[in-house]
This record gives sequence, C-alpha cells and structure tokens, in this order.
Amino acid sequence: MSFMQALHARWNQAGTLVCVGLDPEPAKFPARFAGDPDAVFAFCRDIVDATAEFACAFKPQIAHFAALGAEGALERLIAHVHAEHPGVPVILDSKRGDIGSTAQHYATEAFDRYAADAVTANPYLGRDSVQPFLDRADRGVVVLCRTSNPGAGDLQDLVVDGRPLYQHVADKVANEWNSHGNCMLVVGATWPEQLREVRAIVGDVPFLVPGVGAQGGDAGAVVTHARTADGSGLVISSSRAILYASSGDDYAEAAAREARALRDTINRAH
Ligand SMILES: O=c1ccn([C@@H]2O[C@H](COP(=O)(O)O)[C@@H](O)[C@H]2O)c(=O)[nH]1
Repeated sequence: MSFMQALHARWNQAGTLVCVGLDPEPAKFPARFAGDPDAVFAFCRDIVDATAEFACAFKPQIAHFAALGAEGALERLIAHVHAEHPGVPVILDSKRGDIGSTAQHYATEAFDRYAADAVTANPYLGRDSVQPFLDRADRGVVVLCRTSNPGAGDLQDLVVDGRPLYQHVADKVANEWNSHGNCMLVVGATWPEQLREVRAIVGDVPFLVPGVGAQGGDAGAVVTHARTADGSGLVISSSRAILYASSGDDYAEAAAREARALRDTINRAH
C-alpha cells in the first residue's frame, strides 16, 4: 500500500486527523529517564504506544534526534511504529532540499535508511531538487508552502507575477509535481486565511498542518478553512503540547489525553 493509500485508510478507519509530533528534548523528560542511555527511544516509544489510537500519522523531527547523536533511536522508533502500529504512517520531518545528485541521497536517507513513509521537502531549489523524492511513487513528499513560524511571510509572501510566492509553490506542486499523486503541502495552523487560499488553489491535495498546541493555532479554524469536500485532507500536527503534557510518571497517559482532546476538538469542528 502506498503512503497516500495508507493515509486515506487511516483517516477513514480511525476517524482522526491528528498527527503526533515526536520532538524529543531530554531536559523535558520525566525524572525516571535521568541517566538512561536509551531515554530518547524509550520516551518516544511510550508516547507512540499511548497515542497511536488517536493518530493518523506520526511525525518525528530529525534535528531533535541528530542533535543528540540519536539517529539510531530514530531508526528503531520508526521500525517500532511499523511493527506495533501498522497502518499509521510515519512522516519524517527533515525539510531536505539540494541539487539533484545530493537530493538522491536525502531520499535514500528518508525512505531506505529510516523507512519513513513520507518526508518533508524544501521546494526553493526547484523541481530537480525534489525529483528524487517525487520518483518514489509509493512514498509521500510533503512540500513546504506557507510555514507556521512568525517569519513565514518574509520570503513566502513576496509577490511574483501578481501573487505571493507560496501560492506559486501550491500551484506548481498540485499541477506539475504531483504526477504520481504522492504530494502534500505544509501550511501552518497559525495562518487560517492562507489555509483557505491554498485549499482553493490545490483541490484535494492533503495538507500537513503544524502550529496547533504550543504555537497557538486554532484547530477548529484549520478544519473550517482547509478540509476537503469529504471532511478530511488534513494531517494536523502537535508535538510539545502532547509530548510534555506532564513531566510526572503519568506522561504517557497525559499525552494520550492531549491527543484525544485534539482529535475531539477537530472532529467537533466538522
Ligand atoms: O511550518 C512548519 C513546519 C514544520 N514545523 C515542525 O512541526 C513541529 C511543531 O512542534 P510544536 O511543538 O507542535 O509547535 C516542529 O517539529 C517543527 O519543526 C513547524 O512547526 N512549522
């Protein structure tokens, strides 16, 4: 089954648009992990197991692992998701982009080394830089469009040929780069109007939507502004608000409560 088929199956079968972000920060882990050399894997595994029933996807952010020298933990974590929660796709958030010959190695890194089902990609080097990802028709390519951060507009809003650059990205991805039907777009929850505008340009292309939870985006507004005709089309991602819902021994139960609450907020907005 391809990434896109798996995502649609998960939306339909589990009734959730929540993506659980996996951004390990050992300083925020509960005290019980102090001194544990395998803390990164163990903490993230517990979060995965506690939240899987509320998740349409998991999204590990690669820098949070690589900065700790914990790439091995990331490999084992993704293998754990595939083994214990089959049907819940993994989107590796690495925002890669480089000349084609190097991008080929980034595609190998994401899809073969880490066995991710999808990967985030930076479009600003142009189509050839994303082509090695696009060519893997069974995997997803999640292209940055209008990011959630405060400075998103510095470059993405620059007007080119009468419309903002992020709208050109949306148009190109939907109408030129998506020949295998394996593309998604990143549009931040912090920008409801832009969510609506991008949805109008791209039809049913799914969105990865970070920015709810710690960044303050309104999950209900994401749904009303950007769902597709069938009420899905969204992978709404929250990391810190779920991961660090409690710093006590109830961290896994607290994470599950947060993920369930986000799912319910989203489903009520339909
Ligand atoms: O536009 C973007 C693209 C990616 N991210 C990533 O999502 C999570 C958000 O974490 P929270 O704790 O839910 O704020 C993080 O991994 C970012 O690198 C984003 O925030 N915005």
